[in-house]
Amino acid sequence: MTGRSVVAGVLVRDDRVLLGHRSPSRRWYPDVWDFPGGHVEPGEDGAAALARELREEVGVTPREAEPVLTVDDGDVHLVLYVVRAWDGDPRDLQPDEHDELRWVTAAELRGLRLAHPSYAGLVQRLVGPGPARDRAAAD
Ligand SMILES: Nc1nc2c([nH]c(=O)n2[C@H]2C[C@H](O)[C@@H](COP(=O)(O)OP(=O)(O)OP(=O)(O)O)O2)c(=O)[nH]1
Repeated sequence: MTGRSVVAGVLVRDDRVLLGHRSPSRRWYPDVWDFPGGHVEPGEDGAAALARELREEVGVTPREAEPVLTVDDGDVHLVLYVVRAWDGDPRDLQPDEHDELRWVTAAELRGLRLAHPSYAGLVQRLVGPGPARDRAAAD
């Protein structure tokens, strides 16, 4: 692991995930959609950093979080956690960082500019229509 250590949370509600649009003025990755999160601080483990970032950015405390994807591009070492249960109502507490929060389906996400292309496959896996549902729809 070489890059800056970052964690982010994929909040899942029904068939949607919570995305944030990074403000155009951001130093890194401006003007793309990503998941709430940020840098791991010295002395923190991933779970503690995730809980702090979600509290600071969207006002929720995760009740359970499970690592689902790692992205390492040499600059950033990012671990994404799926969060299916939390306390608090997600809201944008740092509008200078994310100028919009949006609950999106896997289909809606395809039209958005994402921080990483691998997010599309992840969201499809988490909330997209699976083979079983496709079959049921065809019956
Ligand atoms: N929050 C977040 N950051 C991501 C994602 N994907 C990705 O490559 N990053 C990168 C962008 C940044 O280079 C880095 C940390 O993001 P950040 O700017 O939100 O960090 P932060 O909240 O600690 O804020 P800062 O004060 O350090 O700017 O990780 C993602 O899905 N969510």
